[in-house]
Amino acid sequence: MTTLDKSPMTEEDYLSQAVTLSEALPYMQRYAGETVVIKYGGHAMGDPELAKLFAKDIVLLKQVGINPVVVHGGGPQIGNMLKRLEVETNFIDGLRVTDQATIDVAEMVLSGSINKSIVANINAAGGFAVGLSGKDGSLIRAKKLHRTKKDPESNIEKVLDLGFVGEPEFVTPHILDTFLESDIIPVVAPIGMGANGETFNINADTAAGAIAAAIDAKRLLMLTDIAGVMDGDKNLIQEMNAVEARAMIADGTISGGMIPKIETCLGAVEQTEETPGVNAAVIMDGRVPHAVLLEIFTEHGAGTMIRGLNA
Ligand SMILES: Nc1ncnc2c1ncn2[C@@H]1O[C@H](COP(=O)(O)OP(=O)(O)O)[C@@H](O)[C@H]1O
Ligand SMILES: CC(=O)N[C@@H](CCC(=O)OP(=O)(O)O)C(=O)O
Repeated sequence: MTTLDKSPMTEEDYLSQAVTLSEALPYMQRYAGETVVIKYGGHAMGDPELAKLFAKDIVLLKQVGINPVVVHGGGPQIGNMLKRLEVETNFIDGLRVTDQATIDVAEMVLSGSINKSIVANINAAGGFAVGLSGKDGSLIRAKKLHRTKKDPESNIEKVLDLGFVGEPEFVTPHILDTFLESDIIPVVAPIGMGANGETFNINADTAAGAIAAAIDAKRLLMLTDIAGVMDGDKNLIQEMNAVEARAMIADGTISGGMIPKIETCLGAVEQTEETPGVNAAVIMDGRVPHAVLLEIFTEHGAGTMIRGLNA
């Protein structure tokens, strides 16, 4: 899936390319001036060639007047670094239990190597990207995540201690607003800052959803390593609503890292008094070359869509 076809183009291929370009026009018009938040998952960024294509797509969006905001993950890369440092790591419901050693590594990997490699790829593709973490400009103010889980044996709700895992308390879009009015493409690492400057490890899906809601993004694209949400028979679900999603989490059809993804999408499309809600969130395969362009500019967008009331 990650190899690119380099066979010579036929006349038919050229024509079909021209048709595709021409068909992109209504989508360009629909999205002109709008903001799209793209969550770039750690699994989706594994292949360096695909990472370059992703960067090119982001530059293209900005070039045609759409405002991309990239929020990235890096779970597998944090895992690799922890392994090299011989620090054990565990997940509960898709969230990494984060002690002091783990938060130090998570911040280093997310705000450092990963953030800068995405920024470098975008800039090498002719864009003007600036890397930030949630600490910069107090972009993501966070607090310790409080999570409870029902013990299946006793049926008692137990408090889970995930250490320095944070949840966004509020997003300060000021710095993003400034960038979105310019040619700058923000690339955000999912590290949050507590009221006293503490560092929190935030699931990247959660961070992307909070940012999308705070800046009234038109779309939230969640790039991952699977075609979308699968049902119990491993068939792709093209569209789902909140009731269906909650039932699939409860019966275990949706598990692990897909749980925060779905919860994020549901939260992002929800309308509140403060925010009109993102129009639609899509969980899609980031390993498909040009996945972002296909989703935004063609009918061929794939994956699982969760719509808001305004979609
Ligand atoms: N019902 C489901 N449909 C699709 N994927 C699922 C489902 N339930 C669990 N998953 C798992 O969720 C994973 C995606 O989450 P995660 O690994 O955290 O991705 P990312 O690193 O992109 O955030 C999939 O690769 C799959 O193993
Ligand atoms: C709390 C928590 O789980 N944080 C994540 C942050 C990175 C992330 O979410 O990366 P992906 O999107 O690649 O999974 C972690 O430590 O792995």
